[in-house]
Amino acid sequence: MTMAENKNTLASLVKKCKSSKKQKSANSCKESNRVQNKSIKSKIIEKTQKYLNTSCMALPGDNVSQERYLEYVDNLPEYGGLNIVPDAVVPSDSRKGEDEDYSKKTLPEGLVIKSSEIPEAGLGVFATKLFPSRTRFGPYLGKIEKNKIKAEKTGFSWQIYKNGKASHFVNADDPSNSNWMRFVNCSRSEGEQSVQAYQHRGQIYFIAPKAIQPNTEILVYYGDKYAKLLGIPLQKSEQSKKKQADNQKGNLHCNFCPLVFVSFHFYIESHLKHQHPEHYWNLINMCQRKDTTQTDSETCEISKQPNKSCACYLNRRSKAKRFTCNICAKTFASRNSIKIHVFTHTGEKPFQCDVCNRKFTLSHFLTRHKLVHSSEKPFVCNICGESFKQPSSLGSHKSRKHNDLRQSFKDAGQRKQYACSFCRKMFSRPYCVKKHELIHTRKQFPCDKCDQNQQNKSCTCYLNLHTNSKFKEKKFACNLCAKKFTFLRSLKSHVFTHTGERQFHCDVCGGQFSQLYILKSHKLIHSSGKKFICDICGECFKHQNSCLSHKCRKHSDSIYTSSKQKLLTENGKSHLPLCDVCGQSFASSFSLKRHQLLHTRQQLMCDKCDQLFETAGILKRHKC
Ligand SMILES: C[S@@+](CC[C@H](N)C(=O)[O-])C[C@H]1O[C@@H](n2cnc3c(N)ncnc32)[C@H](O)[C@@H]1O
Repeated sequence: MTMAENKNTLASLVKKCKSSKKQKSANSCKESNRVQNKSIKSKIIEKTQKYLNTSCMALPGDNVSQERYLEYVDNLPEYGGLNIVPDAVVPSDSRKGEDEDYSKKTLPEGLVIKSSEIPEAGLGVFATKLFPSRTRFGPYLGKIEKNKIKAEKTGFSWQIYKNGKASHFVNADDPSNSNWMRFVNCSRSEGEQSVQAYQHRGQIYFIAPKAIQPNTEILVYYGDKYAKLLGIPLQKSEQSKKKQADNQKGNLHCNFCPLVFVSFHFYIESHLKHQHPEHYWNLINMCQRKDTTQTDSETCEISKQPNKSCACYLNRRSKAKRFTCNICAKTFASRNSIKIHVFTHTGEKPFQCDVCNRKFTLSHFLTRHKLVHSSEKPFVCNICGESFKQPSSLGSHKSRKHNDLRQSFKDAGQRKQYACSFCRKMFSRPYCVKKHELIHTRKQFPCDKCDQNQQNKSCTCYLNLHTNSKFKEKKFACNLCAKKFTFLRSLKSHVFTHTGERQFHCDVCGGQFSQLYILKSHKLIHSSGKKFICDICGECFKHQNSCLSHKCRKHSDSIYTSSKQKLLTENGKSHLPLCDVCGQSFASSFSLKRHQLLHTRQQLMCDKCDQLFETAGILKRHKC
């Protein structure tokens, strides 16, 4: 029997069961139904275990969009962060791999494991308290299983993807080697699902897109194939129905991730701009260049929306912010926003609480205030689980009780692990990368007098600086050497090099210097701390240059391998600049240039202390 035939038999068994249920009256057939249900279920299980090589729980959507989906469920402040619910700490007398109840003991507070409300589904997990939206559970724990057949035999394996390809499974079949998430059952429709499974850094997490109400069963969608086996309608068809309905409603499907939007403005200005900045700026540039009279039938290459929508949007965009406040001259895009803004000047508070009559300027202030009169506490501390009515109470609770922990999270977050996709510069937070990446995607200002493109400079002041220094008339000439300067201050500073005058004095040792920057650099000698520390061997330096040249001399291998590891792409290929002499790759072109000095042997030695320097400038400064 082929697998397709098996699946057909399975489907017909489920169908038969449903139709036979209808035919018999409830009272007369109770017993035979029970027996039949049981035998059908055991047949399903038997078939599942025997043949079904698609029985593993898999993430919805194609693998690539799954990977793209990650950033939306990541702990980004612009999405409101996550309410992270970690597993409960298991008592030390319960040993992983030995205690059969181990997985149950990992159940976090606010959840309970009991019989599922879904017929024949066995145990399930229920909420006993409210979990706010964007609550994240997990990761799903189990054994790493590479053997597909073994993984597929159980109903507890989630497929893990790497670079868009199925990689391995996490199998929670063994209750002593897994966590509570193994008890979460499969939703029977998309609407019933209370948490969505997603993969993050090679692990499966469940996230609640909406608040989970107390006394409801936590259900997750297992994926089309497995759901089909359980007799659950295919998610795919629901999805495509939804997409169709969305299209009819005029909703927008983002072309670069699985999200759907209702408002064109929100999609472009909030989502595209911050999540896919390179496409945002391409779109703006491209649409502005194009003739805005294009027809609906043409599709915008970037947004994949009808070109007309882009053109209309851009027209509206240029007209945006035309409402100016007469009092403070602040501008607003809509009449409504300016109306609300004016209340801040007039002191008018049009929103009144019907319980205590307190008045508010904005409706959302009133909504938040109303929580005071209800028992609902939707703001849950992700560290200890205590819940609060107001976000401010949660904030002060965290500062009072968990300041140490917050600090350590903060420190951990400050490790630079996010790379700019253009120049590979590292940042500690995703939004810092995004902000930085705008430098690359924004309009650049080429200099029309020379070939130099003011790369990475997003503002005209850089261009002005460049043109001033290169092309502005140098009207200030030195009487002693005829060297010319654009600015008087540069000439004044230069003259000291002839007169030997050293107008900058060190207040510690009385040393005198002709330039301020030399004095500043000198002062480091007197500071007790050597503030530049080599992150490889821990040696300390007073000057950054000394630290850098130490690293180049002593650790050129390890510096670059560690940064390279971070910057390798997921398929193992490197986008890093390569040295054409030795083939070594580097985190940035700056590091490459610095390294290349080793090959060109452009090192200059100080004749007093034998220290090596990369440039004449650094050597000169050192000698002063
Ligand atoms: C990950 S386990 C869930 C926990 C399971 N209910 C238990 O008692 O251990 C998956 C198994 O639960 C059952 N199950 C989950 N969702 C179901 C559903 N909607 N309908 C029927 N059975 C379901 C199936 O037997 C499936 O193989």
